[in-house]
Amino acid sequence: MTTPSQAQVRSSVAQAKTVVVKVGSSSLTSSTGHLDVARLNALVAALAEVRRMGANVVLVSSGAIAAGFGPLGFDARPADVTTQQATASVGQGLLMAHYEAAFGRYGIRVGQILITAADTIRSVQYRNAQRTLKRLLQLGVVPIVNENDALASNEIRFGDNDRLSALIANLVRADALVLLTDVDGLYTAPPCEEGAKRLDYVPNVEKILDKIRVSGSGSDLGTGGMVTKLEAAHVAAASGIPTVLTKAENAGPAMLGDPVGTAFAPIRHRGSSRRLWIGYAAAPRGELIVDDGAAQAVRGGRASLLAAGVVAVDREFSAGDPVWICDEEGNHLAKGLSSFDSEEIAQMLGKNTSELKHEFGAEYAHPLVHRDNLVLV
Ligand SMILES: Nc1ncnc2c1ncn2[C@@H]1O[C@H](COP(=O)(O)OP(=O)(O)O)[C@@H](O)[C@H]1O
Ligand SMILES: N[C@@H](CCC(=O)OP(=O)(O)O)C(=O)O
Repeated sequence: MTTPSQAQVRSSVAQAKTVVVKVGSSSLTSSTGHLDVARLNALVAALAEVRRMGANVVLVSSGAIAAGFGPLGFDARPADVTTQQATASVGQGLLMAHYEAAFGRYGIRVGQILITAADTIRSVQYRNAQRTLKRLLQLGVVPIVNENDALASNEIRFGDNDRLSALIANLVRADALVLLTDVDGLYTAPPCEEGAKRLDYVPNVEKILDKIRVSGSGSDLGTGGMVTKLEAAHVAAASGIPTVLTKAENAGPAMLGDPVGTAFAPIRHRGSSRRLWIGYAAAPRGELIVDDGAAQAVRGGRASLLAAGVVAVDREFSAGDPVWICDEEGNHLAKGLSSFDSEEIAQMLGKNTSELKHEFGAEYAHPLVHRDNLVLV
């Protein structure tokens, strides 16, 4: 596709029919880390204006931990994951109460969606999330999405909401993604470093990844820092969605197409795909090691992985879990969702479809990973 100009990207953001806005903890909190309701109200005012102009808004909001630790009597945001999860469970309701009150002043209803990465890589849950979000938007509701911190297990937790927001943008086929944070855009190096300069336009996010330096969060409040924001801009660009990254105070101007923050152009055509979630959200729980023939077929991008080409299975996992597909040298070729438990696969290795049917029954005469559930890396 031809690379659009910055003006074209800004104007497509301004004309977006559906926009996903992500706000980070650092933009909703005071210097002590507590939820700052005045900042939340200011954001809602900007979002209500965009709704008034006719656009659908999906808000991906962090802030549950920030809202929860004060009422629980902690002096600061807890550092251990289990306490963070418990704190988020207390804070999420309080956060939503503030959003309900704030949006209510503009006559706008909100709906809460809590998502875990693990839930949404499987097709049934993926379609459910898609259907519910679509219906909420049809009903004029602003869906407010957060990671389901209380349930997300440690190793598969997003932790930050940046990548989640890009996947949601893909899921709802948004026309724009707006990432709101505590810096006014992407800099050539962490902004605390001397000489770091803001980029106002990134025509191809893939081409700048090795030219700029990014680090994790600059505060104790946010989680992913610029690393995960760039990943989010990348996922969005690859789904054909433009992104604007800016500070929360610029939410209004950013959505109106003003040249604030950093604009990222889409790099591929639009498309919504659950396979994107498998690529970005799935944390593999095991490995399937394949022979040269199967490796070639998988690399070709259109084949399912058959048991006949699999030489070994590593670690324990269940049917439906994400796994790595590796060649015999240990290189990762693809991620996919396994159709069988690791124990079953151990019996199926190297067998062709008719052998599987004959030995174990017709329900075993299927690929170990169907091509619809397989993503090259
Ligand atoms: N190259 C960079 N450009 C801009 N910000 C950067 C860069 N590298 C690291 N950062 C840091 O990323 C931080 C924003 O991420 P984070 O604290 O996780 O915020 P949020 O809570 O909004 O997700 C900034 O405050 C900044 O210190
Ligand atoms: N789900 C967590 C978000 C964690 C977090 O800080 O995310 P972010 O601000 O996006 O780096 C919460 O609501 O507190």
